[in-house]
Amino acid sequence: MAAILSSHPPNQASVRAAATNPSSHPAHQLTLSSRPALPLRPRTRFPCVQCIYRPDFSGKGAIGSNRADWLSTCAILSSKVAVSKKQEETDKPVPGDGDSNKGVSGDEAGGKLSPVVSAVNGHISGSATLDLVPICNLPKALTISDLSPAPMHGSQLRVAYQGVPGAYSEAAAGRAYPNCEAIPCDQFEVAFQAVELWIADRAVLPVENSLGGSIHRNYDLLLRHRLHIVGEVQLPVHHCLLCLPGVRKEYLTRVISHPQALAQCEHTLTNLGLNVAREAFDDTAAAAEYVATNGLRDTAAIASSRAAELYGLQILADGIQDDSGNVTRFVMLAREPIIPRTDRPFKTSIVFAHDREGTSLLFKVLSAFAFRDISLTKIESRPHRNRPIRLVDDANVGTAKHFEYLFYLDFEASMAETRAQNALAEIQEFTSFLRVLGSYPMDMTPWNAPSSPSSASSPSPPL
Ligand SMILES: O=C(O)C(=O)C[C@]1(C(=O)O)C=C[C@@H](O)C=C1
Repeated sequence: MAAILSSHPPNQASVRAAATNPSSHPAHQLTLSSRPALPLRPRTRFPCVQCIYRPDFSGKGAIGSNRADWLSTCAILSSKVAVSKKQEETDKPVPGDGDSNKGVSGDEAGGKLSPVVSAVNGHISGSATLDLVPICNLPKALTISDLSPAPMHGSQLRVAYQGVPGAYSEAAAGRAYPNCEAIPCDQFEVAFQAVELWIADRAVLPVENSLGGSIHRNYDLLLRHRLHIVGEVQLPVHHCLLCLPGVRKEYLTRVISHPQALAQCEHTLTNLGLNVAREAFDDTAAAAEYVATNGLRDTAAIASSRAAELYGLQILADGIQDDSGNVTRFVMLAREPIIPRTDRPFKTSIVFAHDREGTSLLFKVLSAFAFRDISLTKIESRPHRNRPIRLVDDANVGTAKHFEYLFYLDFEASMAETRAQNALAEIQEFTSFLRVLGSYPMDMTPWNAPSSPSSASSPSPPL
């Protein structure tokens, strides 16, 4: 019989400490390894007023006793600094994110480029007087060292996603939960933790793309964390090539974006004659933000048209994905599972492993489903991190080293159906570990559905 493998929750004590007192929590306490394979260029933040939330600070003149007060104070401070900056053009800007001990860091808040960022990594920058869209009022991404709760907006559902505003994940969050408050997170792991720590109610994270394949990191995190899949969203991904206003294709020496987006547009870029350097970024919108905030006239970003709007970029080429059937599948995650039903198409996601030699595990598992006429929609294998190699000794021929895997499988049936329950009961007999990640309504939205968060309809009732 299968045993339920124990999960490895993150160090919640240290994360909680960061949540209650972010200013005292050094970012190096938790190190994460969710970076894509390509080297990531450090992001330069748009010059912006920084307020540090200090829940323990209640002295006279304190900013406020909760994060809502704190954020509105930020907005007021931000506008004051913008006004006073216009009057004091001679003030020297302070680059970077600011000192955590200060309530406000001196930067340009009005959206004009600082001379300090006029040359970045040897790339040509725009004029310091470029009239870019001010992006200070966009929500700042949660980080592992600042998992402090966002303000509550009445009954609005808070949905964590990885990336910054304008990312496809934000659109997926809006599609899954219309009218939600989308909470940007700088890493997938942070989105998981935001839900676990009740900072967010749900997370919406990509698991696979029709052209680029699986997002392996999220498969690993699904197992490491204890959240449940409560729904899915299949988002058509329509990429644009974005650059500063006035920039022409011939000026470009590099294209930056999320590695998945770069992969999804590879042939089109080549066909456009853009055999220039490619560089990986945390997410598509962050790449657009980077071009805008640094005034880079030799760099284009692959991102959404919404990112173009948010960061004041022009669309140089539209629909540059290599295939129009470019769809990313996101899963909706919650602390509690939903009750599976049978009155609409459901999908169930499981993960399993086995530890016995010589058993044709996969054949048996697939047969258990085929025998009951249950369709499989996805199978993925990941290294078994707890026991990556199994040694099989044979005195005559030596030692065979078998790699061990965890298998993730999606099938088209609800756990409320007897055939699904029987299939899993059978599978339990020859697996050493089996976990149901979730049983949830399938996204049945037609292909050409709108993909912008504002106009999109929900694939299923919010769960
Ligand atoms: O970078 C973004 O905008 C994302 O939302 C991430 C992501 C991904 O992880 O695959 C999502 C959809 C696109 O396929 C490209 C990138």
